[in-house]
Formats: sequence, structure tokens, C-alpha cells
Amino acid sequence: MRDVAAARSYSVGFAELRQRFRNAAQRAGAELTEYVHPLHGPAGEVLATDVAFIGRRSAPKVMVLISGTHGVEGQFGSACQTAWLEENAPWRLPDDTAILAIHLINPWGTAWSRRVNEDNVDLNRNFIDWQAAAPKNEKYADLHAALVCHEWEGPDRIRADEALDAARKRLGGHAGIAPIVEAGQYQFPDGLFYGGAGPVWSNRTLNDILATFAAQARHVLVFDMHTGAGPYGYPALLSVAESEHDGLAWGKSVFGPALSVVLTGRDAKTDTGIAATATGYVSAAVRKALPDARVLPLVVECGTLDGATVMDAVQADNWLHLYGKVDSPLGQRIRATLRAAFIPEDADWQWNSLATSLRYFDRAFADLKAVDAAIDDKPRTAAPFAVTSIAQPHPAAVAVRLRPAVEILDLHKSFGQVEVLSGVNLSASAGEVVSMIGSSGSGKSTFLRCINMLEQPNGGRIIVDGEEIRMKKTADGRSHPADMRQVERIRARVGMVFQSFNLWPHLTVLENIIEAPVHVLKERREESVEYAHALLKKVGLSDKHAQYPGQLSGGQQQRAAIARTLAMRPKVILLDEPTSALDPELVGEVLRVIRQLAEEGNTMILVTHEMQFAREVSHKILFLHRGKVEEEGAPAELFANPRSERLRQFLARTL
Ligand SMILES: Nc1ncnc2c1ncn2[C@@H]1O[C@H](COP(=O)(O)OP(=O)(O)OP(=O)(O)O)[C@@H](O)[C@H]1O
Repeated sequence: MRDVAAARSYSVGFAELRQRFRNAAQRAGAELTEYVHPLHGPAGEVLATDVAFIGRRSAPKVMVLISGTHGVEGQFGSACQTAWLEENAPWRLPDDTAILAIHLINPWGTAWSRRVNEDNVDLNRNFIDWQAAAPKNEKYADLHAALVCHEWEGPDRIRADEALDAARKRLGGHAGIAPIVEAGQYQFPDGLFYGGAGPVWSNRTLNDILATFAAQARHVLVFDMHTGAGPYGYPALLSVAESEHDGLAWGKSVFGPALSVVLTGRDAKTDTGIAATATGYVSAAVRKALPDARVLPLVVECGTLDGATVMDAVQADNWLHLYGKVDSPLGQRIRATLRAAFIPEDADWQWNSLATSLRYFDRAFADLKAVDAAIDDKPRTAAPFAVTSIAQPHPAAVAVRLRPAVEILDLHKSFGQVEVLSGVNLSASAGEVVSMIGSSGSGKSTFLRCINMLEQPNGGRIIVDGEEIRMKKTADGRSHPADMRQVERIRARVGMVFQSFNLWPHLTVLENIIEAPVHVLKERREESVEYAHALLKKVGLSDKHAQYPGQLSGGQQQRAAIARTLAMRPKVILLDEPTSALDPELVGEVLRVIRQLAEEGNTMILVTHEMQFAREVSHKILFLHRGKVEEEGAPAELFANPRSERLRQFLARTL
């Protein structure tokens, strides 16, 4: 019997999974490359996809192992990769054969125990042809309101559950609902099995990795490791394809009846537990990325609980991240239920899933080594070694090397006799997101308004992009800006997003956006219009450019306001409670845009009551109490170990 000592507990944090994999890869003699994700994990850890390459970079035969496509399932795939690398170390490979292990391709999802990625995207629905229109899923649209309800309990939830029950009866139970929901949908970013609006980070990263390490390959075997569908504890071996291809025949010759081929299509059916109705699978991506190779895409799918229970867990997790509080007792329960639905804490399940998967690896690899590399020797279109690794440093790591984008020193502000800010300091490096939290009236908005001189501070220093706002003292001893022209110049570099949007009601969305670039920056109108359209696309409002603000929902108005801010190409963006005027169901769409800005490396100072969001997106958090910074630090540390009693009380009230 196989010794799978490496089947240590799957339930370890992201950093430990990474460390185990990297150690195994090093012992295996692999070349290691990291692809750093722009966000960080719940413990403040750097998130990254690690790539281990063993063998010659010119090898025409490559075995690819992918884990974590659905983040929370990553513990299983990671264990398989790590164990296989360890078991066979030190590796002795023929010159023509190599191994490419891609560890946790959706690192955010694994770290935060979510099936989806940071944008609620199911990565296995994201590899569609984005040049064409995304598939429509009208049947899902009919179910969406029943599946996504803003309440956990209460009258709206009762109505939604009743609607879902009625749909189940109509469609023949869970078996009727699952193919509709799991087919994926591209219409509701807050919905289940959402495929996204374009290629996400993990999609782009996988393509970069394949271009870098596999472009030379002619024969490619790919394992994508999954859990959550099919019979409990049984790792099924599947190949998912949109149509027949030469890789499938290869698969049949290696595995015979052990391999189930799932041909996907709008009304396709399968009894494997996975969705035959979906498109956009990782398998499709690998074949598309390597058009000159014979590719056998394999999925290992290790069953856990029954389909209805797994979908309930996914639905609850979706609610939690849209409307709930992750750190609350209910939030913890929902997260634990989701983890149990994908990675059972059952030693037999873990042993069996690992041992069988390693046998699949061995069998496939033995066949790959035996392939005559000269077969199917098609002309290549890609240069084999032209692309170098694109490992990106973590934004925070870059930030520390740069001068601060904003520096505020000892800021004071009084209204009449009342001192609202009593010496506040803040520094944000380029690319950093700093969030300010604190009770109502603690001075957060006043602080932001002082930075761009919407309020005049009574003392302190404000330095933006290296330029200090010059202040002078008047006879009454108060400070005032010495030069309003300088203030205007600096203001143009500081974007502000207000709680109440502040769009001009008599101008269309497009006119709102181009107004300041044309009049303040003196940009050519055509140039501003072109950029405005690009920004509207970015915030998902391409079709709203000719509408007036009054014709838009609150969430759309706020996204338009964000586009207007970006039009000025600001060095720093200040966001003053950008979601607090919105109905709960509109908050997510605005947070998604802000998250994207963070990922793109914008420097932002965010005042917010959205604690979970602040925690996910910020590099640093300041807790303001009565006009003073009571505590500051990295989000994970600050939330997990508040030092001051006031912060403890504040978090107890808000989380
Ligand atoms: N223009 C003003 N004139 C007088 N007092 C003001 C003015 N603006 C703010 N204040 C007072 O300053 C204090 C801080 O207000 P601020 O809006 O900055 O707090 P905050 O932390 O942003 O609160 P919230 O979370 O409720 O928005 C409050 O007591 C408020 O009443």
C-alpha cells in the first residue's frame, strides 16, 4: 500500500500550504517562480501563485498540475502536488520530459476559503472567448432573486426560500436546478457561478505561466484538481471538452474506462456531478493557450457531500460576503460549513483522495514519458523561450521603496471651540490603500476634507506627491493656505469620491466626467471623451454615458462619480464612505470597482464602515477616536489583536 505520509491535515492556512509546496519543490530540484497577487490574505499574508518547473525548459513533453482553481478546494490539490513532488524527489527526468506544477492559481480564494475569486468570479467559467458575447443564461436570471437575498432571515428571506422551493418543485428538485445554476452566468456579478466581465487575475496569470513554461511543448498532460462533486471520497477522473479532439483519444488509451469524457453544451447532461452545461473551463484555456500541442486536459473531481448540500453552502457563503459579517459567529459558521462541503475533516476521505490522485499522476506520467516526441510534430507559432517570468512584487513591497504619495503630519482642526482633529498623522506610499475606521463623529470625514482643503486645517502639514501645501498664520493665530493657486494645483491631483456622489444633475454622465479634464486640465475635448468612454467601460457603465444622474441607481451614480474622479488621473484618491448612501444590494457593485482600483495600484485613503472590505483591501488601517489615531496597523493584526480597549469595543459593535 502506498505510503502517503504527506497526507498531513489539509486544514492549514495559506502561508503553510505555500511553504510546504515550496519546500517540496526545492527538494525536487525545481525552478521556483512566484506570481504575486495584488491583494493579501486574512492574516495579512502575501498571496501568490507558485510555479515549480522541473526539467529542461526545452522539453517537448510537459505534465502540468494545477491546484486551487476553486480557491477553497485548493487544500486538496496542494496536498496532491506537494506529496507527488516529495515522493519522487530527487527527480531524474529524461531530457524531453518536464513537470510544471502550478500551485493555487486562485490564491485569494484559497486564503479566504472561498470557491470564487476576489471578484466573486468562478474561475472555471472565466476562460470563455471574451471577444465574443458572453453566454446568456436566461433560466438562471429567473432564479437569481430566489438565490441571492439580502436577508439571512426575515420576511424577504422567507419569500426567497419559498420561491426557490417552488422552482425546485417545478424543475424536478436539485437535479433540475443544478444544471441551470452551474452552467454559469455573466449577468449578475453578485450571483452564483458568475463568470466575470473579462479575464480575471488568475486567468491572465495562468496564460502567462503557460506562455512562459509550456510554449515549447508538443504533448501536454494537464491535471486540474477539484473537490465537491460526485460520490463521497471517490476521486473521479474526467476530461471536459467542448468538442472531440485528439487529446481525448490519448486519454482513453492511457486510462481506458477509468476516464469519463464530458462533452459540454447548452443542454448537455452528465452523471459525473460536474456541470456539462458550462463553458469557460480551465481545460479549454490550456488547449487554447497551446494550439500547437496535443493536450490532454484531465480533471480530478473528488466527491464530498450531496449536490444540494454543497450548493446550500455556496449560496450561504455568497450571502455572507455580500451582506454578512465574516468575523461574526454566524459568519464563522457559514465559512466552516463551506470548508466542510469541499474539504471534509475525515482522514479516510483525505487519504483516499490523495492516494488515488497520486496513482492517476503516476499512470499519466509513465505514458507521457513513453510518448515519442516526434509524433504530431506540428510547426510551432510561439518562440519557446522568448517570454521571461513576470513575477510581480507585492504592491506593499514596492510602496516602501517609494516616497509617500501623501503625508499628513500633526493635523489639527477645530470648529469653533471644539477641536475635531487633535494632531493626526498619516502616510500612504504609492500604491497603498489606507483605511480609516472609527465611530461616528470621530473626525474621519473632516480629516479627508482637510487633505484637499475642502476644510482648512488649523495646524499641521499636508504633503501630496512630494509637494507641501504652504500655510500661513493669520492675526487670530490660525493657519490658512498661503497660496490658493497652489491649493488648486494640488487639488487637481487629489481625487475625491463623496458619500452622496455629488454629480452635476443637469449634465449627462459623460459631460460630468469630462467637465474637469476639459476645464481644469485643459485637455482636448475629443481626448477627454475617449478616456471617459474607457473609464465608463472600466466601471461597467458603457451604456449609460448619455443618461442624467437622476436616471441612474445609487450604485451606478457612485460608479459614475468614481469614473469622474479617475478622469483627472489623480495621484491619490480619497473616498469618503462611498457606499454608505446606498441600498445594501448596491454596495457590492461599488466595492468591486474600488477593489479593482486597489488591485491596479492606485493610492487610496478610504473612510468606511465596511469593516470586512477595509480588511481585505487595505495595506494599513487607522482607528480614529475623538480626533486622534488611537491605533494603527496591518489589517490582520489590528482586527485579530486590537491593543486598545476602545478599538476592542468598536470592533465588538461593528463586526
Ligand atoms: N462644518 C462643520 N461645522 C461644525 N461642526 C462640524 C462640521 N463638520 C463636522 N463637524 C463636527 O466634527 C465632528 C467630526 O465629524 P466628522 O464628519 O469628521 O466625523 P466622522 O468620523 O466622519 O463621522 P461619520 O462616521 O458619522 O461620518 C462631529 O462632531 C461633527 O458634528
